[in-house]
Amino acid sequence: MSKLVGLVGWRGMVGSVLMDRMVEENDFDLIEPLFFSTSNAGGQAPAMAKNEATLQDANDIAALQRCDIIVTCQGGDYTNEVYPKLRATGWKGHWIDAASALRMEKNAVIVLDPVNMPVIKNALAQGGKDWIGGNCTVSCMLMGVGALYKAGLVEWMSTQTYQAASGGGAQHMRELLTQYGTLNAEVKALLDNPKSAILEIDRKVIAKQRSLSSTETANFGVPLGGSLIPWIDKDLGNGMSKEEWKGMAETNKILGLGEDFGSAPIPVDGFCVRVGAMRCHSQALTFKLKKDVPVADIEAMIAADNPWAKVVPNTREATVKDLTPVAVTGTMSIPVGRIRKLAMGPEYVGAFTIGDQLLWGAAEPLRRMLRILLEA
Ligand SMILES: NC(=O)C1=CN([C@@H]2O[C@H](COP(=O)(O)OP(=O)(O)OC[C@H]3O[C@@H](n4cnc5c(N)ncnc54)[C@H](OP(=O)(O)O)[C@@H]3O)[C@@H](O)[C@H]2O)C=CC1
Ligand SMILES: N[C@@H](CC(=O)OP(=O)(O)O)C(=O)O
Repeated sequence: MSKLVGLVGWRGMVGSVLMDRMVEENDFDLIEPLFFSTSNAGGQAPAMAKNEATLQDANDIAALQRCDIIVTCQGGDYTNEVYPKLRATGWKGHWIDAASALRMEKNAVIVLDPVNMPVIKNALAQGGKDWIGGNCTVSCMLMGVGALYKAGLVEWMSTQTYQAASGGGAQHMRELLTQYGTLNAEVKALLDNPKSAILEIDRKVIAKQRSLSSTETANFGVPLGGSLIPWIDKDLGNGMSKEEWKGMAETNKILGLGEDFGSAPIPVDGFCVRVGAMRCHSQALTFKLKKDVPVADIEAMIAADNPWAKVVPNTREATVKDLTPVAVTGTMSIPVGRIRKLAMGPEYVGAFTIGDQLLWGAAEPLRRMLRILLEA
Protein backbone atom coordinates (compact mmCIF):
# COMPACT_ATOMS: atom_id res chain seq x y z
CA MET A 1 0.00 0.00 0.00
CA SER A 2 1.24 3.53 -0.81
CA LYS A 3 2.54 5.60 2.08
CA LEU A 4 0.31 8.49 3.19
CA VAL A 5 2.45 11.59 2.63
CA GLY A 6 1.28 14.88 4.13
CA LEU A 7 2.25 17.93 2.07
CA VAL A 8 2.34 21.25 3.93
CA GLY A 9 3.39 24.54 2.31
CA TRP A 10 2.89 23.11 -1.18
CA ARG A 11 1.53 26.38 -2.69
CA GLY A 12 4.34 28.63 -1.41
CA MET A 13 7.37 29.47 -3.53
CA VAL A 14 9.56 26.57 -2.40
CA GLY A 15 6.53 24.27 -2.21
CA SER A 16 5.46 25.07 -5.78
CA VAL A 17 8.95 24.27 -7.09
CA LEU A 18 8.81 21.02 -5.11
CA MET A 19 5.38 20.11 -6.55
CA ASP A 20 6.64 20.75 -10.09
CA ARG A 21 9.66 18.51 -9.53
CA MET A 22 7.51 15.78 -7.97
CA VAL A 23 5.23 15.84 -11.00
CA GLU A 24 8.22 15.78 -13.38
CA GLU A 25 9.73 12.79 -11.58
CA ASN A 26 6.38 10.93 -11.21
CA ASP A 27 6.72 10.88 -7.43
CA PHE A 28 2.94 11.09 -7.01
CA ASP A 29 2.65 7.63 -8.62
CA LEU A 30 4.37 6.22 -5.52
CA ILE A 31 2.43 7.94 -2.73
CA GLU A 32 -1.03 8.71 -1.42
CA PRO A 33 -0.75 12.50 -0.97
CA LEU A 34 -2.65 14.37 1.74
CA PHE A 35 -2.59 18.13 1.18
CA PHE A 36 -2.67 20.53 4.13
CA SER A 37 -3.30 24.26 4.43
CA THR A 38 -2.95 26.81 7.20
CA SER A 39 -5.47 29.12 5.53
CA ASN A 40 -7.99 27.08 3.55
CA ALA A 41 -8.83 23.84 5.39
CA GLY A 42 -11.81 22.16 3.72
CA GLY A 43 -10.91 23.67 0.34
CA GLN A 44 -10.09 21.78 -2.82
CA ALA A 45 -6.71 20.03 -2.92
CA PRO A 46 -4.64 20.44 -6.12
CA ALA A 47 -4.94 18.13 -9.11
CA MET A 48 -2.28 15.70 -7.83
CA ALA A 49 -4.64 14.60 -5.03
CA LYS A 50 -5.99 11.07 -5.36
CA ASN A 51 -8.42 9.67 -2.76
CA GLU A 52 -8.23 12.64 -0.40
CA ALA A 53 -9.24 15.70 -2.38
CA THR A 54 -10.03 18.04 0.52
CA LEU A 55 -7.40 20.28 2.12
CA GLN A 56 -6.68 19.31 5.71
CA ASP A 57 -6.01 21.79 8.51
CA ALA A 58 -2.21 22.00 8.84
CA ASN A 59 -2.59 22.82 12.54
CA ASP A 60 -4.76 19.77 13.24
CA ILE A 61 -2.39 17.41 15.03
CA ALA A 62 -4.75 14.45 14.67
CA ALA A 63 -4.85 14.91 10.90
CA LEU A 64 -1.05 15.16 10.74
CA GLN A 65 -0.73 12.02 12.91
CA ARG A 66 -2.36 9.99 10.14
CA CYS A 67 0.63 10.55 7.84
CA ASP A 68 3.54 8.14 7.45
CA ILE A 69 5.67 10.99 6.16
CA ILE A 70 5.18 14.77 6.32
CA VAL A 71 6.95 17.11 3.91
CA THR A 72 6.74 20.76 4.90
CA CYS A 73 7.81 23.93 3.10
CA GLN A 74 5.59 26.08 5.31
CA GLY A 75 8.38 27.81 7.23
CA GLY A 76 10.15 27.84 10.58
CA ASP A 77 7.30 29.35 12.61
CA TYR A 78 5.03 26.52 11.54
CA THR A 79 7.68 23.92 12.38
CA ASN A 80 8.31 25.43 15.80
CA GLU A 81 4.60 25.47 16.54
CA VAL A 82 3.51 22.08 15.21
CA TYR A 83 6.48 19.70 15.28
CA PRO A 84 6.88 19.46 19.10
CA LYS A 85 3.14 18.92 19.57
CA LEU A 86 3.09 16.22 16.91
CA ARG A 87 6.09 14.34 18.32
CA ALA A 88 4.62 14.73 21.85
CA THR A 89 1.71 12.53 20.75
CA GLY A 90 4.20 9.74 20.09
CA TRP A 91 4.00 10.15 16.29
CA LYS A 92 6.86 8.11 14.78
CA GLY A 93 6.56 9.23 11.17
CA HIS A 94 9.25 10.87 9.06
CA TRP A 95 9.40 14.69 9.05
CA ILE A 96 11.01 16.29 5.97
CA ASP A 97 11.37 20.07 6.29
CA ALA A 98 12.67 23.01 4.21
CA ALA A 99 12.88 25.37 7.19
CA SER A 100 16.01 25.89 9.24
CA ALA A 101 14.26 25.51 12.61
CA LEU A 102 15.35 21.92 13.35
CA ARG A 103 18.55 21.83 11.28
CA MET A 104 21.07 21.85 14.09
CA GLU A 105 19.10 19.53 16.40
CA LYS A 106 21.14 16.48 17.33
CA ASN A 107 18.64 14.00 15.90
CA ALA A 108 18.14 15.89 12.65
CA VAL A 109 20.09 15.15 9.49
CA ILE A 110 20.69 17.91 6.94
CA VAL A 111 19.84 16.10 3.72
CA LEU A 112 21.82 16.43 0.51
CA ASP A 113 22.13 12.83 -0.63
CA PRO A 114 24.52 13.27 -3.59
CA VAL A 115 26.93 14.63 -0.97
CA ASN A 116 26.04 12.86 2.27
CA MET A 117 24.27 9.59 1.47
CA PRO A 118 26.47 7.72 4.01
CA VAL A 119 25.36 10.15 6.76
CA ILE A 120 21.70 9.66 5.74
CA LYS A 121 22.03 5.86 5.56
CA ASN A 122 23.70 5.75 8.95
CA ALA A 123 20.95 7.88 10.51
CA LEU A 124 18.27 5.72 8.87
CA ALA A 125 19.85 2.60 10.29
CA GLN A 126 19.75 4.20 13.74
CA GLY A 127 16.05 5.04 13.41
CA GLY A 128 16.40 8.69 12.31
CA LYS A 129 13.10 10.40 11.56
CA ASP A 130 13.94 14.10 10.99
CA TRP A 131 15.30 15.12 7.58
CA ILE A 132 15.96 18.81 7.09
CA GLY A 133 16.96 20.69 3.92
CA GLY A 134 20.16 22.71 4.24
CA ASN A 135 20.77 26.38 3.78
CA CYS A 136 20.51 27.12 0.06
CA THR A 137 24.00 28.60 -0.26
CA VAL A 138 25.62 25.68 1.52
CA SER A 139 23.68 23.04 -0.43
CA CYS A 140 24.47 24.62 -3.81
CA MET A 141 28.15 25.00 -2.86
CA LEU A 142 28.50 21.37 -1.78
CA MET A 143 26.71 20.11 -4.89
CA GLY A 144 29.41 21.88 -6.89
CA VAL A 145 32.62 21.27 -4.96
CA GLY A 146 31.67 18.46 -2.56
CA ALA A 147 34.22 16.25 -4.32
CA LEU A 148 37.09 18.15 -2.74
CA TYR A 149 35.62 17.62 0.74
CA LYS A 150 34.88 13.96 0.10
CA ALA A 151 38.51 13.47 -0.95
CA GLY A 152 39.65 15.01 2.35
CA LEU A 153 41.56 17.71 0.49
CA VAL A 154 40.15 20.84 2.12
CA GLU A 155 42.12 22.46 4.95
CA TRP A 156 39.80 25.49 4.95
CA MET A 157 37.49 27.37 2.61
CA SER A 158 36.44 31.00 2.36
CA THR A 159 33.19 31.98 0.59
CA GLN A 160 32.05 35.29 -0.82
CA THR A 161 28.41 34.93 -1.82
CA TYR A 162 26.18 36.79 -4.27
CA GLN A 163 22.70 35.74 -3.14
CA ALA A 164 19.51 36.28 -5.09
CA ALA A 165 16.37 38.08 -3.97
CA SER A 166 14.41 34.80 -3.89
CA GLY A 167 16.30 33.81 -0.73
CA GLY A 168 14.10 36.28 1.11
CA GLY A 169 10.88 34.95 -0.43
CA ALA A 170 8.38 35.88 -3.11
CA GLN A 171 7.75 39.41 -1.87
CA HIS A 172 11.47 40.18 -2.04
CA MET A 173 11.60 39.15 -5.70
CA ARG A 174 8.66 41.41 -6.47
CA GLU A 175 10.25 44.28 -4.59
CA LEU A 176 13.50 43.98 -6.51
CA LEU A 177 11.70 44.11 -9.85
CA THR A 178 9.55 47.02 -8.72
CA GLN A 179 12.67 48.96 -7.77
CA TYR A 180 14.30 48.25 -11.14
CA GLY A 181 11.10 49.49 -12.81
CA THR A 182 11.00 52.65 -10.72
CA LEU A 183 14.63 53.44 -11.52
CA ASN A 184 14.11 52.83 -15.22
CA ALA A 185 11.02 55.04 -15.28
CA GLU A 186 12.95 57.83 -13.55
CA VAL A 187 15.43 58.12 -16.43
CA LYS A 188 13.45 56.67 -19.34
CA ALA A 189 13.31 59.91 -21.28
CA LEU A 190 17.07 60.42 -20.89
CA LEU A 191 17.78 56.80 -21.88
CA ASP A 192 15.66 57.20 -25.00
CA ASN A 193 17.84 60.11 -26.05
CA PRO A 194 21.27 58.74 -27.10
CA LYS A 195 22.78 62.22 -26.69
CA SER A 196 21.81 62.60 -23.01
CA ALA A 197 24.65 62.76 -20.47
CA ILE A 198 25.34 59.55 -18.54
CA LEU A 199 26.27 61.50 -15.42
CA GLU A 200 22.88 63.16 -15.40
CA ILE A 201 21.26 59.70 -15.63
CA ASP A 202 23.50 58.51 -12.82
CA ARG A 203 22.60 61.53 -10.63
CA LYS A 204 18.88 60.96 -11.13
CA VAL A 205 19.18 57.24 -10.40
CA ILE A 206 21.07 57.68 -7.12
CA ALA A 207 18.67 60.44 -6.04
CA LYS A 208 15.73 58.11 -6.74
CA GLN A 209 17.38 55.18 -4.94
CA ARG A 210 17.95 57.37 -1.89
CA SER A 211 14.38 58.59 -1.88
CA LEU A 212 12.54 55.30 -2.46
CA SER A 213 9.50 55.17 -0.19
CA SER A 214 9.34 52.79 2.76
CA THR A 215 6.70 50.85 0.80
CA GLU A 216 9.17 50.33 -2.04
CA THR A 217 11.81 48.98 0.39
CA ALA A 218 9.44 47.24 2.81
CA ASN A 219 11.07 43.80 2.46
CA PHE A 220 14.80 44.47 2.10
CA GLY A 221 14.68 47.62 4.22
CA VAL A 222 16.97 49.48 1.81
CA PRO A 223 17.20 49.65 -2.00
CA LEU A 224 18.59 46.51 -3.66
CA GLY A 225 17.98 47.37 -7.35
CA GLY A 226 21.26 48.88 -8.59
CA SER A 227 22.87 48.24 -5.19
CA LEU A 228 23.78 45.34 -2.88
CA ILE A 229 23.38 44.46 0.80
CA PRO A 230 26.35 42.82 2.53
CA TRP A 231 24.29 41.33 5.37
CA ILE A 232 21.88 38.37 5.24
CA ASP A 233 19.78 37.01 8.11
CA LYS A 234 20.20 37.91 11.79
CA ASP A 235 23.04 39.82 13.47
CA LEU A 236 24.74 37.35 15.81
CA GLY A 237 26.30 40.22 17.74
CA ASN A 238 29.87 39.07 17.17
CA GLY A 239 30.35 40.73 13.80
CA MET A 240 28.95 37.74 11.97
CA SER A 241 25.64 37.34 10.18
CA LYS A 242 23.64 34.17 10.78
CA GLU A 243 23.91 33.31 7.08
CA GLU A 244 27.72 33.44 7.43
CA TRP A 245 27.59 31.26 10.56
CA LYS A 246 25.58 28.61 8.68
CA GLY A 247 28.45 28.20 6.18
CA MET A 248 30.72 26.38 8.62
CA ALA A 249 28.08 24.86 10.89
CA GLU A 250 26.02 23.31 8.11
CA THR A 251 28.86 22.31 5.79
CA ASN A 252 30.39 20.27 8.58
CA LYS A 253 27.11 18.77 9.74
CA ILE A 254 26.19 17.74 6.19
CA LEU A 255 29.56 16.06 5.77
CA GLY A 256 29.37 14.32 9.13
CA LEU A 257 32.30 16.29 10.51
CA GLY A 258 32.74 18.29 13.71
CA GLU A 259 32.19 17.78 17.41
CA ASP A 260 28.93 15.79 17.13
CA PHE A 261 30.74 13.28 14.95
CA GLY A 262 33.92 13.19 17.05
CA SER A 263 36.14 14.97 14.54
CA ALA A 264 37.62 18.42 13.99
CA PRO A 265 35.43 20.71 11.88
CA ILE A 266 36.77 22.22 8.67
CA PRO A 267 36.89 26.03 8.95
CA VAL A 268 34.52 27.73 6.48
CA ASP A 269 34.01 31.48 6.64
CA GLY A 270 33.42 34.53 4.51
CA PHE A 271 30.85 37.17 3.64
CA CYS A 272 27.27 36.70 2.48
CA VAL A 273 25.94 39.41 0.19
CA ARG A 274 22.47 40.00 -1.27
CA VAL A 275 22.59 41.11 -4.92
CA GLY A 276 19.95 41.97 -7.48
CA ALA A 277 19.75 38.49 -9.04
CA MET A 278 16.38 36.72 -9.10
CA ARG A 279 16.79 33.10 -7.91
CA CYS A 280 20.36 31.87 -8.31
CA HIS A 281 22.91 32.05 -5.53
CA SER A 282 26.48 32.49 -6.78
CA GLN A 283 29.67 32.25 -4.77
CA ALA A 284 33.38 32.81 -5.14
CA LEU A 285 35.34 30.21 -3.21
CA THR A 286 38.91 30.21 -1.96
CA PHE A 287 40.33 26.87 -0.87
CA LYS A 288 43.43 26.09 1.07
CA LEU A 289 44.05 22.50 0.13
CA LYS A 290 46.09 20.09 2.23
CA LYS A 291 48.44 19.54 -0.70
CA ASP A 292 49.24 20.80 -4.17
CA VAL A 293 46.75 19.18 -6.57
CA PRO A 294 46.91 19.97 -10.30
CA VAL A 295 43.97 22.00 -11.64
CA ALA A 296 43.18 19.26 -14.17
CA ASP A 297 42.80 16.74 -11.34
CA ILE A 298 40.55 19.10 -9.40
CA GLU A 299 38.39 19.61 -12.48
CA ALA A 300 38.17 15.87 -13.09
CA MET A 301 37.13 15.19 -9.48
CA ILE A 302 34.40 17.84 -9.58
CA ALA A 303 33.10 16.65 -12.96
CA ALA A 304 32.95 13.01 -11.81
CA ASP A 305 31.33 13.68 -8.44
CA ASN A 306 27.66 13.80 -9.39
CA PRO A 307 25.56 14.20 -12.56
CA TRP A 308 24.73 17.86 -11.87
CA ALA A 309 28.13 19.44 -11.16
CA LYS A 310 29.54 20.78 -14.45
CA VAL A 311 33.02 22.15 -14.91
CA VAL A 312 33.03 25.36 -16.94
CA PRO A 313 36.37 25.89 -18.68
CA ASN A 314 38.20 28.86 -17.19
CA THR A 315 37.97 31.01 -20.30
CA ARG A 316 36.18 34.29 -20.79
CA GLU A 317 33.93 32.88 -23.49
CA ALA A 318 32.74 29.84 -21.51
CA THR A 319 32.40 31.80 -18.26
CA VAL A 320 30.17 34.57 -19.59
CA LYS A 321 28.04 32.04 -21.45
CA ASP A 322 27.60 29.30 -18.83
CA LEU A 323 28.51 30.73 -15.42
CA THR A 324 25.76 33.26 -14.75
CA PRO A 325 22.45 33.22 -12.88
CA VAL A 326 20.67 33.80 -16.19
CA ALA A 327 22.19 30.62 -17.64
CA VAL A 328 21.49 28.50 -14.55
CA THR A 329 18.03 29.61 -13.36
CA GLY A 330 15.42 26.86 -13.58
CA THR A 331 18.00 24.16 -14.30
CA MET A 332 19.36 21.40 -12.08
CA SER A 333 22.88 22.13 -13.27
CA ILE A 334 25.52 23.31 -10.80
CA PRO A 335 28.30 24.85 -12.89
CA VAL A 336 31.72 25.30 -11.30
CA GLY A 337 34.17 27.51 -13.14
CA ARG A 338 37.03 29.97 -12.73
CA ILE A 339 39.04 27.07 -11.24
CA ARG A 340 42.63 28.20 -10.95
CA LYS A 341 45.60 28.33 -8.64
CA LEU A 342 45.85 31.58 -6.68
CA ALA A 343 48.89 33.77 -6.16
CA MET A 344 49.22 32.81 -2.49
CA GLY A 345 50.74 29.40 -3.28
CA PRO A 346 50.17 26.04 -4.98
CA GLU A 347 47.70 24.83 -2.31
CA TYR A 348 45.46 27.86 -2.82
CA VAL A 349 42.68 27.31 -5.35
CA GLY A 350 39.90 29.61 -6.47
CA ALA A 351 36.54 28.61 -7.97
CA PHE A 352 33.15 30.16 -8.72
CA THR A 353 29.89 28.26 -8.56
CA ILE A 354 26.19 28.92 -9.08
CA GLY A 355 23.00 27.08 -8.20
CA ASP A 356 19.27 27.65 -8.45
CA GLN A 357 18.48 28.22 -4.81
CA LEU A 358 14.89 27.01 -5.15
CA LEU A 359 15.91 23.71 -6.78
CA TRP A 360 19.12 22.28 -5.26
CA GLY A 361 18.98 25.07 -2.67
CA ALA A 362 15.59 24.08 -1.31
CA ALA A 363 13.15 21.71 -3.02
CA GLU A 364 15.27 18.99 -4.60
CA PRO A 365 17.03 17.62 -1.49
CA LEU A 366 13.60 17.22 0.15
CA ARG A 367 12.13 15.46 -2.88
CA ARG A 368 15.08 13.09 -3.04
CA MET A 369 14.83 12.34 0.68
CA LEU A 370 11.19 11.41 0.20
CA ARG A 371 12.29 8.99 -2.55
CA ILE A 372 14.96 7.50 -0.29
CA LEU A 373 12.34 6.83 2.39
CA LEU A 374 9.89 5.35 -0.12
CA GLU A 375 12.57 3.07 -1.50
CA ALA A 376 14.05 2.06 1.89
N1 LIG B 1 12.65 31.20 -0.06
C1 LIG B 1 13.75 30.48 -0.11
O1 LIG B 1 14.63 30.71 -0.86
C2 LIG B 1 13.97 29.34 0.77
C3 LIG B 1 13.07 29.04 1.73
N2 LIG B 1 13.27 28.00 2.54
C4 LIG B 1 12.31 27.75 3.59
O2 LIG B 1 11.06 27.33 3.01
C5 LIG B 1 10.01 27.87 3.78
C6 LIG B 1 8.97 28.48 2.89
O3 LIG B 1 9.50 29.54 2.12
P1 LIG B 1 8.70 30.15 0.86
O4 LIG B 1 8.25 29.05 -0.03
O5 LIG B 1 9.55 31.22 0.32
O6 LIG B 1 7.40 30.76 1.59
P2 LIG B 1 6.06 31.36 0.96
O7 LIG B 1 5.77 32.59 1.73
O8 LIG B 1 6.10 31.46 -0.52
O9 LIG B 1 4.95 30.26 1.32
C7 LIG B 1 4.68 29.88 2.65
C8 LIG B 1 3.17 29.74 2.86
O10 LIG B 1 2.53 31.00 2.78
C9 LIG B 1 1.13 30.80 2.52
N3 LIG B 1 0.68 31.79 1.53
C10 LIG B 1 0.02 32.93 1.84
N4 LIG B 1 -0.25 33.65 0.75
C11 LIG B 1 0.24 32.96 -0.30
C12 LIG B 1 0.26 33.22 -1.71
N5 LIG B 1 -0.26 34.30 -2.25
N6 LIG B 1 0.85 32.30 -2.50
C13 LIG B 1 1.40 31.20 -1.99
N7 LIG B 1 1.39 30.92 -0.67
C14 LIG B 1 0.83 31.79 0.19
C15 LIG B 1 0.98 29.36 2.05
O11 LIG B 1 0.42 28.60 3.13
P3 LIG B 1 -1.10 28.11 3.09
O12 LIG B 1 -1.33 27.39 1.80
O13 LIG B 1 -1.17 27.21 4.27
O14 LIG B 1 -1.92 29.35 3.22
C16 LIG B 1 2.43 28.92 1.82
O15 LIG B 1 2.61 27.56 2.04
C17 LIG B 1 10.71 28.83 4.78
O16 LIG B 1 10.87 28.13 5.99
C18 LIG B 1 12.05 29.06 4.29
O17 LIG B 1 13.00 29.21 5.31
C19 LIG B 1 14.34 27.20 2.39
C20 LIG B 1 15.25 27.44 1.45
C21 LIG B 1 15.16 28.53 0.56
N1 LIG C 1 18.78 32.71 4.00
C1 LIG C 1 18.65 32.35 2.61
C2 LIG C 1 17.32 31.67 2.33
C3 LIG C 1 16.92 30.68 3.35
O1 LIG C 1 15.74 30.37 3.44
O2 LIG C 1 17.87 30.19 4.12
P1 LIG C 1 17.63 29.20 5.34
O3 LIG C 1 16.89 28.01 4.78
O4 LIG C 1 18.96 28.85 5.87
O5 LIG C 1 16.81 29.94 6.36
C4 LIG C 1 18.77 33.60 1.79
O6 LIG C 1 18.30 34.60 2.27
O7 LIG C 1 19.27 33.57 0.68
